[in-house]
Amino acid sequence: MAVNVQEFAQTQLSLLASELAAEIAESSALVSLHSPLALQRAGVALTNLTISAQRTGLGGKTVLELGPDPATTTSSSTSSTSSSSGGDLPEHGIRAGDIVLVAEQPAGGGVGKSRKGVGREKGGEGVKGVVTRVGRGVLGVAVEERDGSGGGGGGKEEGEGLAAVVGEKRVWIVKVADDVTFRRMNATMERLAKMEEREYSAFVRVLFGLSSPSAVAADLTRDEEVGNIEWVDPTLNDSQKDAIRFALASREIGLIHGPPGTGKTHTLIELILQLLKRNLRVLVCGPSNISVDNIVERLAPHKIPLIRLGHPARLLPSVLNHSLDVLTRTSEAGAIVKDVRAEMDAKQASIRKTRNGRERRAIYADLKDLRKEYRERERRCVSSLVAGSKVVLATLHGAGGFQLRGEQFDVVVIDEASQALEAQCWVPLLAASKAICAGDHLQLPPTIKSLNLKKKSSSKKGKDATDGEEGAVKGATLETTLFDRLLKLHGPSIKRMLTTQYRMHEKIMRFPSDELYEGKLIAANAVKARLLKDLPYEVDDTDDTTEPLIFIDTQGGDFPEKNEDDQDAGGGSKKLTKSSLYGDSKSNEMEAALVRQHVQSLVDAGVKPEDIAVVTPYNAQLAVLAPLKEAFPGIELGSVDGFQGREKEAVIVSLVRSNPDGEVGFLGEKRRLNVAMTRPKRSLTVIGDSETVKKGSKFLKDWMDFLEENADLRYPDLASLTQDA
Ligand SMILES: Nc1ncnc2c1ncn2[C@@H]1O[C@H](COP(=O)(O)OP(=O)(O)OP(=O)(O)O)[C@@H](O)[C@H]1O
Repeated sequence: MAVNVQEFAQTQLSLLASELAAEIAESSALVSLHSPLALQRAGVALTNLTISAQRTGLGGKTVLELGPDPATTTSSSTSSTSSSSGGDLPEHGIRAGDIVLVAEQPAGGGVGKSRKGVGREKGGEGVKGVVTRVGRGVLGVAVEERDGSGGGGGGKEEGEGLAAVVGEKRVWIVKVADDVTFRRMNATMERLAKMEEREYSAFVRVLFGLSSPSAVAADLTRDEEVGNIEWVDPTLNDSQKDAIRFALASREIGLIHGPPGTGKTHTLIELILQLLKRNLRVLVCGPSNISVDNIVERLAPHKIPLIRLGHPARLLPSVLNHSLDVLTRTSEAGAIVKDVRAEMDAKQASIRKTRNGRERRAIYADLKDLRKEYRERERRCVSSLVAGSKVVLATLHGAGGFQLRGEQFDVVVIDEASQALEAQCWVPLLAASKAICAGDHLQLPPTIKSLNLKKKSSSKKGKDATDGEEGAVKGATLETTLFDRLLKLHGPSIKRMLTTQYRMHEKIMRFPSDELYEGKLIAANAVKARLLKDLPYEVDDTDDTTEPLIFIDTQGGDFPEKNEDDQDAGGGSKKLTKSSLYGDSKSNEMEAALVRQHVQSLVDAGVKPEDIAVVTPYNAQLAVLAPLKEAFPGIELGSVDGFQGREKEAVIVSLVRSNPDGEVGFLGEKRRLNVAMTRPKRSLTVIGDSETVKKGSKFLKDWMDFLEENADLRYPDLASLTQDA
């Protein structure tokens, strides 16, 4: 079943093109269909801002400081006389690390009334940037450099158009799709497509099935090389040690299969340390910044020289000390960059003082030269830092930056590989001669937007808009991850599974273990009998705190689901707003009332709201549940997809679906259910209509049967519920 590499790369390129198109369509539909004010209300935009300052940030980037325009902020801080503060920003969902477009707002403040996105009308003028800082009254945005296709297509020098309006004109910002990832994936696939067969390394050959992986002894405990390892952490369990031995012994590829709570990252840390002991050069990647930072934080105490690539705005504060950008400033090698930076800052400041157009242009020309000089010096500094470090950590697409151009690694370690697009994995893989991938292909794969589009246009039924699974096109899809493909290509001999889990009560673990993990999961002693009543603070013994598995069955038709579409039928523009900002989704108000009742009873028993999470597959249900956040400050509400990788002491799962036809939509996806049911440590409460849900799939039927047999089964008291409401 060898794969033709060129065909593979070409297919990926065309799939990626439609994926990017889908993402851009979604993001620009949002901007063009909604007024900036509506976007602001939805938390993705901020209007009426002024640029209060600009300075040179890390990496020589221009950082704009944006605040509310004092002229348009009415109430709030009228008494405040301090500085140039325009008061607080309105509530918004823009976070450090988000990519935003900063665009001029048209004069006359028509933004509130206009339906159309202003910046977009003028052909996307404005500059793109990364949010570096979010304060109550100020927002920092590092505007993007102009190489590549950044800069919003305006063709101006970065920040120029906006810098000219410091303190003068108003601007607005809106979150936009991040196309850097796509550019990196494309470049990688193009490289792969161009490779001649004779250029394929043994590693590449194995990854495409042109050769078989080198054999690894069945019993590695007796192996000469890896049989006798001096463990940094001797308390690793046997399956973890076995996986590490296997990863060290494999020549080309090894998969570490880590079911929920089995210490996948823990295992990778030991593996990385062992690779270093063997004097190997290692590149560690994950699909998200948080997945990478997680590893940096856990490696750092071991005092090994490590470097984290990535925009400082997107890194955890605790990781910044290892950030390449920061090291460029603070290390000895960085000293040569410093002077240029100071000069740039002085120039930047002088822009504000001059009103003469010609003088300004001259300053911009100087800045341009300085920036060039800066980049050159920085590049030299970066390559000396990178060359000197044994471990480099970056996101998968971050590994495609200029900093690693031409660098080779002995081993590439990829965490959460089953949540990454394969093309994304290839960004670092092209720099490797061996790879270790950790993940769990039985949890959710990465979200694919182009799938959703196909699905939406081919089906009138309302499905959740943010998460796509149903209607997956057969054949080549982006959804097939590297992890999946390699397993299929070479079979289970290229993987080792971690089997002891440190999260769930044994009863919570039972069903996913038996149905998905061949019954191999073992609950660690420390967790297997833990109940809510044993929490390290005072919790009463009640029916809810002494039982790890509860099923509240709403069968009978009294708890019907609601389609977001129904509610807005004929509602004109309102429908438009709802469906594109929140998705065609399902909700179930009665079920939400049950959730509330259950949370109340847990809290009454003493369980802290911050130890409780409610998860549901449907965004519309999240909206219905939102008032819980006010009633129980600290409680977490999340979509199943968004909660992957997380855990909580008590988790309530609201299944939502209840209809006479047994329609379960994308709830039918096993991997989504797996994620939902494996988040809790001490208490899982499932709320759903067993009658409807059972009809969805064999897996769902088995689950409902299991819950009926094994959970504390409850039927809601309709009277008490309506009273509560
Ligand atoms: N050998 C071990 N002995 C004791 N505790 C362990 C061991 N291995 C892992 N753990 C604990 O298990 C928990 C989960 O480990 P880790 O954070 O590595 O999870 P993970 O597998 O990456 O998470 P998941 O795969 O669920 O997303 C941690 O609290 C960790 O300390």
